[in-house]
Amino acid sequence: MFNVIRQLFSLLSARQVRQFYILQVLVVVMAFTELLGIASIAPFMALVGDISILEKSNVFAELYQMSGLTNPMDFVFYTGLLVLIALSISTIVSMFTIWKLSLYGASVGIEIADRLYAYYMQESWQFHASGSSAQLTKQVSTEAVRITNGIVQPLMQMNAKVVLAVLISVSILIYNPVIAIVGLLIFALAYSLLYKLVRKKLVYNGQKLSQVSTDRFRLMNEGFGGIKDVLLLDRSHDFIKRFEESGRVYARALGLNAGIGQVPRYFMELIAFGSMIGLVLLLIKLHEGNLGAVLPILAVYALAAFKLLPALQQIYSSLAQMKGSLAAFEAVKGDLEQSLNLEKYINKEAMPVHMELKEKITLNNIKFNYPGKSRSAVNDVTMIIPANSVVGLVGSSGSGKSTLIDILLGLLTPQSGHLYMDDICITPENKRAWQNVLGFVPQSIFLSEGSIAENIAFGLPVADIDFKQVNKALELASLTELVTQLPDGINTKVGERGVQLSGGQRQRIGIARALYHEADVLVFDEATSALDGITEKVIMDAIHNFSGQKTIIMIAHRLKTVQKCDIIYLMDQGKIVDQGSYQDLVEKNSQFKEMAKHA
Ligand SMILES: Nc1ncnc2c1ncn2[C@@H]1O[C@H](COP(=O)(O)OP(=O)(O)OP(=O)(O)O)[C@@H](O)[C@H]1O
Repeated sequence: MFNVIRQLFSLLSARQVRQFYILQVLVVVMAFTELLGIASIAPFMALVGDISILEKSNVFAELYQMSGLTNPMDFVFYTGLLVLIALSISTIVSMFTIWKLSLYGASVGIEIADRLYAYYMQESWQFHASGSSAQLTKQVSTEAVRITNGIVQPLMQMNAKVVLAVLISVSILIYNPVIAIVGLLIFALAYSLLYKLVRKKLVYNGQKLSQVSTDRFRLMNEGFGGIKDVLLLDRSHDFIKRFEESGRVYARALGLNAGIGQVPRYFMELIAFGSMIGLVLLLIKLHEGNLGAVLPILAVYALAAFKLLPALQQIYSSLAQMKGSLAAFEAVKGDLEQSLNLEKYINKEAMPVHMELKEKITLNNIKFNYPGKSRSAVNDVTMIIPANSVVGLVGSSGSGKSTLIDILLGLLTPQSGHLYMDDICITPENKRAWQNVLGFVPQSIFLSEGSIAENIAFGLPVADIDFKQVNKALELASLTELVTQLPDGINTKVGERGVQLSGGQRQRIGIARALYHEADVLVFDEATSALDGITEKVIMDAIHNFSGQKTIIMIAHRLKTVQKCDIIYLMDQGKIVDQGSYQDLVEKNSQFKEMAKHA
């Protein structure tokens, strides 16, 4: 397990590691002050037990002489006050240290979550297309919290208690080696036996927690995301049943691990009380019933046990918690390692470079294979898109149109071939600048819960939205009329995923979003295929309003959509098999002619 903790620390930032060491110093100081607090009680009890010691020759008598006090009771009073001050200092130091440890633990957890989120948010399109968003949500929300609450916090608390336990043990060892060794052996053996017994179960439950929470996130994502189908197909009870089943497994694993960590405390307390009673009887027998002599010794042991026992319990329960949360760290370890390269990535991306399309976009001998697929989705494609032209991309389903467009958008990197803007080759270094030239309208627009303006300036905080630009984009996307009819205009909320808008309105919001940044190149991926004829016409008119001013590339199933295009490329099995105007292709290409018949 300590290997895993070492790995976790190697993934923390330099600042966090520095803070950790500073806190460890504080932890040692805390242990010393706690011990000082306990130790100061013994002489006080000795004094209270037998005040006549002030008349004998010892340290107390010397201090009493030096104090200049005449009444022994005054001396007892001031000694008591000093003990109280020592205890108060110890309490304040402990409170401050635990406070700092909690804050540190929480900040580490949040930084892990932030780093994972940043890493996932900057991963490639291919990474997201082949993964599961439920899994990523779980990693960021659940596993990062489990690492904080189950590894970082317990580790910090445990270290504090280890130092305290060692100091108390050493002190009792000096005070009375026999009793110390017997006492320590009883508790150390009992706890380590117990830990040995339960650790496999803890790891097993920890893994179950990771696994089941992925299922629960998936069920939430699928259930809420596909609620329309769920309701219509009457599948809600299936979802609820699966959610409840996974909940039962989750609750049992969580409860068992918490129980394994906490329950032994009571048994250990019983052992402690038993040992204490045995000790009292032994001491009284040894001192022949002289309570004055027994009391101070007993007070030391009682206080030591009062501090030592919770410390041992904390060490044990921290170990149990950490063992039960290892799976959470295992689940995100790889991603955290990858996220260490993030800063380099961000800096490179932050460089603002402006590009302007003048002549043409060229796709040159592009080849792309999806991982694990033997057939190329795009196979040696060369294609030229003149600036300010309207280009259509058609072909049967699965012919590679979307893949080719994703390459053009810089979302996928081809295995061979290059993409050029004029004579500039698009590379990872200038990809961001190239993407600034592009506006993309997908088949289904993702709308957030925010207002129309927020959806058009997608992802920007409200304070950074350029409302003049929003209004311009709305006008170009033929949305001004609709927006003026809405109660709050561009500030009207559209509801989650835009449920309060029609399909055509959503598509036009998508177009306005693509236009907000004044992109020179607009790419439409089946952007009108889900719309009725009239709505499609309105949108196509809006699109064609830009012809001659912007470069427009559109993927379409329905040939009617691409009728007005300057050039149409026909794709089949990953290749461009023909090109020309609509009329050209109807005349020369039988496949196209067939498609046109069903347009
Ligand atoms: N994320 C992916 N992982 C693996 N294979 C994929 C992925 N996306 C697409 N493919 C495969 O690549 C090929 C081309 O798919 P693509 O989506 O580019 O075709 P398309 O012409 O756009 O189809 P459609 O018109 O149906 O959208 C298909 O065989 C498809 O199964």
